[in-house]
Amino acid sequence: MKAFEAVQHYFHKAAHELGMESPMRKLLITPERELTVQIPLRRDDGTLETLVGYRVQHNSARGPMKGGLRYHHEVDLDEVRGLASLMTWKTAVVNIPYGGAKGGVTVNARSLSKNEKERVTRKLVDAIHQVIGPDSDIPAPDMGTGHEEMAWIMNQYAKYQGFNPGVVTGKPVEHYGIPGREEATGRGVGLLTLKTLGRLGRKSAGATVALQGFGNVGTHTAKFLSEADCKIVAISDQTGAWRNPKGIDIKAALRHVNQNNGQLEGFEGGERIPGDELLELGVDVLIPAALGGVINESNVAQVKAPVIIEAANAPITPEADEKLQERGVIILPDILANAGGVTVSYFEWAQNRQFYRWTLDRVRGELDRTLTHAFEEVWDRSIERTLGLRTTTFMVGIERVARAAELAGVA
Ligand SMILES: NC(=O)c1ccc[n+]([C@@H]2O[C@H](COP(=O)([O-])OP(=O)(O)OC[C@H]3O[C@@H](n4cnc5c(N)ncnc54)[C@H](O)[C@@H]3O)[C@@H](O)[C@H]2O)c1
Repeated sequence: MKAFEAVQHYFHKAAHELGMESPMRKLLITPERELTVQIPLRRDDGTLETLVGYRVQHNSARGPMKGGLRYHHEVDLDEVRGLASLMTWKTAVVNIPYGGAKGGVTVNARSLSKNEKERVTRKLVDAIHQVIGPDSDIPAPDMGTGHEEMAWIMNQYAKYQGFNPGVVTGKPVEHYGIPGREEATGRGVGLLTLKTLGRLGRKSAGATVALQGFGNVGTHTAKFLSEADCKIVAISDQTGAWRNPKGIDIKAALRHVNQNNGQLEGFEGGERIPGDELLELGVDVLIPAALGGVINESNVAQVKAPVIIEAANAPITPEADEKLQERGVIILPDILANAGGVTVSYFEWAQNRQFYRWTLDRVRGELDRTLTHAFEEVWDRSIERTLGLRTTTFMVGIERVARAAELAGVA
């Protein structure tokens, strides 16, 4: 199944449980606007390349549309469409006043120098500045982009529409950003892992965890869980995977990546294992925090963890999800598990609009409160309706978007 088809699959399952009729389903699943743009890139060596960029605005019933901007060689319109619709349900699940969008440029981010990245980003804004804005569509970082790109977007947008830092989130903290944005997704994943274990009556102290991906989300998840006394027995990134049954020293792993260009290569705190094996370890909790589709029909039979927390977007294919559900595996879905990032993006946007500075304590406190509330609502409803967590989470999101569309007279 392709990305958008997979989200539709989950959408229809939840819409069925809600008893939603097909005209309303059609309205909610159809993106409001899709833009494909040409991005001419003059490489540092003087050669000309033409890239393609996308912005999909999926739904604005609940407010300005919100979603990241991905620079990756596999980006295509279908993937962006799927991720945009996930944002609609994600913002609704945590009940922040946004709709959903997503953007991307098909390019290998690692092949771009800093100057080339800046030129690509400014050209993209030249092409989409009329449809983004603090009241319409607010981009943010995703794979291949970070706070530098967000600062360039703010600056380029100002040339057309005037100064307005709320046009984009994930900016540098000292340049209209917010403390705690960088850690937010990983902190949320860690917090909701503890809540899940708590609801299952399992102790978090000493619980064994395998974590795939050691970038922004993976490192902050690892930090949070190791501080909560979980035992992280395996970690990985694109350079390899490491296992230590006694527990990986996370502080040492963080020091290693900080001194090694963000990579685990050369880490000596565990035995090196094949990357695929990490997903198949007999641990209490498995956390995929890297790529989509890593648990699929080819390896689902070997996955042993009774609890999976989806830190990455769409790490489990619908076919594998079906098999895991049959086996009673507890899966906390991406649109809840990794919603910490967009929640703190919302705080950043609110801060920008007030020209007021939030403290880290306030950001953490409000993040924890927002995610806890969403988690408790989903969990209680899932028990009440004896439905899986993913279907229940989609139901909560879909219901809110449908209600907003009705109240606004869209439907
Ligand atoms: N950053 C956020 O705020 C945020 C929010 C919501 C969802 N997500 C999702 O979380 C996931 C990770 O995002 P990120 O921001 O941490 O990205 P990142 O680029 O900072 O880190 C990605 C990590 O995955 C690793 N990786 C790549 N290929 C791998 C492989 N084959 N095996 C193991 N590891 C591999 C990379 O080496 C890196 O450590 C993505 O799916 C992203 O869409 C991120």
